[in-house]
Amino acid sequence: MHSTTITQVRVIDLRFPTSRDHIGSDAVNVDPDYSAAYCILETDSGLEGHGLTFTLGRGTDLVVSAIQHISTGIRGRTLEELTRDLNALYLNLTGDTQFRWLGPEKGVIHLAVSAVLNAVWDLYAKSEGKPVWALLADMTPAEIVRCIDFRYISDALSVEDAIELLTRGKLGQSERLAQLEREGYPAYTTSVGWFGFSDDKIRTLCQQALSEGWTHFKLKVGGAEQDDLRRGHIVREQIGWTNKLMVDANQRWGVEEAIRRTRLLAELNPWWMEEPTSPDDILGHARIRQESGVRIATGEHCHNAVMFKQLLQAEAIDVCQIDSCRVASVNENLAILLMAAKFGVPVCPHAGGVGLCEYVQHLSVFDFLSVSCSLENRVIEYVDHLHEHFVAPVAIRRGHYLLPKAPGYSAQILPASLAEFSFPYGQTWQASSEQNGKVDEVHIIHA
Ligand SMILES: C[C@H](O)[C@@H](O)[C@@H](O)[C@H](O)C(=O)O
Ligand SMILES: [Mg+2]
Repeated sequence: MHSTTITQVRVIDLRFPTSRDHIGSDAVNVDPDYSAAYCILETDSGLEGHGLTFTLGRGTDLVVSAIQHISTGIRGRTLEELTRDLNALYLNLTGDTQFRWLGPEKGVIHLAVSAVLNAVWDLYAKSEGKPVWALLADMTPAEIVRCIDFRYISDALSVEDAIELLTRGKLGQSERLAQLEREGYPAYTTSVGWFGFSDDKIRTLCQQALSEGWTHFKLKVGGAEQDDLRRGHIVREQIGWTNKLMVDANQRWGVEEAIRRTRLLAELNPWWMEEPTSPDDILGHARIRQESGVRIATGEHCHNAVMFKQLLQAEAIDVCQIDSCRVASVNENLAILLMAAKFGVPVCPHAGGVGLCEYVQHLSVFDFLSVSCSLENRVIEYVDHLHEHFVAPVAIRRGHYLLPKAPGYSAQILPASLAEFSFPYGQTWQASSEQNGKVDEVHIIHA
């Protein structure tokens, strides 16, 4: 690797007006404008590292501001220096002596750290000429564990456990890679069942998705009981009972209500119930799992590796939904992948939000090649929006992600899209009457 110094960090508030068509809507997030707090690491070698964290509309402003502060930690530093000890970098960015008070390792600051670290991983992989999954799969077990902060998780996963899992993961790796080259990585679609879609639209989208080869479908629930069941039966009528249906309540209920509603929804034979209650309620998830008899999934709002550790220790989840931006990038997700493998829980990443599909494919491919080494009960989420804005968008074939080949972490957005959707000066927002930053437009959802 020849020397590369980060000379400047550009930060962009990027917002897509997806809420206009109810795309991305759920029982809690009724008007999501899929957005990204986006950063570009400019270097003296001409290479650029692009990173983002997924946000919704107004929230982007806060994360952009946090990235501006956090990125001072990498300006002027060389890539070699940063990647020599990736855990030190993680600790440095998450451990700022005054910003840490705002987390620690959660919330706006953590989202900002994620965007910056995602950009570093992108730059690192580009400088090595490899996609991130290959960069990781080519590392030795010792190199992987050096990216991880074991401080708060070693009671559940020791360095030795991780080395053992990763050493085992080297066996048969080339066969697994050949399998992914041939077949791709299995996926599911959420595009058929957003909360704001009409019955007719759900019907039509299910038919279309079936014709494209999808076998796993997710439906948003958390509305009135009879509406959830009616919509669920519409999906079942279209997809039949052999294909898989998942339901997602996006944290809508308290624990007891979640148990009751999950039992009712059991008549749809859901493959999992996602986010039935507060994402912070570990014991609540364990109880819902016990008392509903339905497989429980969560993780898209799980702050950090410590919470995943406890969800696993408490036997609260059947499906571990890592998120490429909620926790601090690849570093923290490596810890979560290894813990999930140790506890025998399949990882099915949360995706869909802008850039998330592009990111998580790398993490799942690495999981299959080097950690869990299994595809059983594993699917990556897919949503068919906004991919046209990416330089190297995901490729899907018959419900599978095809192996990404371009060097980097795949979330680089085209310059024209950065210009058009930047907020508030991009053409899309200038032409719009929506003033998405005004306080009197803040919507509060009442239970
Ligand atoms: C606001 C977002 O679209 C969420 O509804 C979405 O991430 C969702 O929870 C999902 O699982 O895809
Ligand atoms: Mg969800």
